[in-house]
Amino acid sequence: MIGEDKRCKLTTIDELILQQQPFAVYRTPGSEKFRLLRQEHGSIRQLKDLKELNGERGFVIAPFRVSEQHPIVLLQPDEDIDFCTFDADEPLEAGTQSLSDEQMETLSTEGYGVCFRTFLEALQNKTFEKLVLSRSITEERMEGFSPAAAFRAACSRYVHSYVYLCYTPQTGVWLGSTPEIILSGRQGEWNTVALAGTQSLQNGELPQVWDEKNREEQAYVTAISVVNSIRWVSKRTKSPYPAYAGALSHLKTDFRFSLSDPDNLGDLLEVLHPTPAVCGLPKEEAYRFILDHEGYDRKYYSGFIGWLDPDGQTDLYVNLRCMNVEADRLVLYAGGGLLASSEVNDEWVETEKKLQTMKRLILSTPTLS
Ligand SMILES: C=C(O[C@@H]1C=C(C(=O)O)C=C[C@H]1O)C(=O)O
Repeated sequence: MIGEDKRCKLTTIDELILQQQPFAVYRTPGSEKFRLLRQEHGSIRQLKDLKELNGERGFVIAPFRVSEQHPIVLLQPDEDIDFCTFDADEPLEAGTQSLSDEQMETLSTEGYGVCFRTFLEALQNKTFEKLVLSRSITEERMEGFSPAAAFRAACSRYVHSYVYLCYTPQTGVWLGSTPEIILSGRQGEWNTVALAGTQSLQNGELPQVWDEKNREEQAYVTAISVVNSIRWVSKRTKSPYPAYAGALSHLKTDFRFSLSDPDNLGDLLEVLHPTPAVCGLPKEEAYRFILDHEGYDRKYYSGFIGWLDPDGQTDLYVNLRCMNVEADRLVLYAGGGLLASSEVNDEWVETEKKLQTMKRLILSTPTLS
């Protein structure tokens, strides 16, 4: 049995991946504990429609766009353990590299530039108010790279984010550290957020001054989209404030609301996903435009992940600042919201900064010896 003393061995988690045993491990923002879920019996459920999540309980991994290759996956655990810490005696080798800002690519690639211009034209001719353009990069998986050690490093580095690591045969291995709630709460009290606008922290502190573009982006996602999405519920809103996301900050608006029927969370998720923070406005048209013009498959990036429980606590997050851990490579994802006034290199650098969230873990995470 894993961790009866509430200490989890990193090697145990890596071993689950090696043996292709489905699991999810996650830590909610600010929590000391993390939770390991395993499904040892029965096949992992695959769903085609978010509505099928109505009344269901389990760890959900939902893609940006559902397809045969990328279904909604529901892990229904037969083992569920809360851990307080990792095993302190774990043998670790010190990481050899750490990352500095100078290692960031500051000039966009041609491929990104081409997509950017297509997106910008659609914004400037007013087909859209906002569009999110994203990209992926591939890094070599270094020998000895331990997903579990990277998860542990993410938990200690990114205390304000939701950190997770999961494996299912349908999704492969994903690791992420995301600042964006799509839906959390229990019974009467629910919560979602509008997140848009990005700046680096200033000497580790939240920036208090936000330029016009960032404020405009936040105003769009708050005023137009989320409020309309949850129109059938009573709500309370907290006005935009800067929130931590690793070495970055975003402007955030909280929405708190009550729900008459928590058995219909799938219906609500269908309305909330994709959030304007990962898609655009108007939403349906922006979603189609992204699928047609972004030029790659986002897979589970900018979908959502987390624990769904209509009778208990639900914690679902937009899958941002994440990577797909493959046998010999790591695929990292990031995007950013474009407006008609956006500049290509500024947007590129913003995605570079977001990519650093995972890159830092790759380059500085100790490997298991
Ligand atoms: C799309 C991403 O992030 C989203 C986009 C943001 C923006 O455009 O300012 C800010 C936070 C996130 O809601 C990402 O991290 O990939």
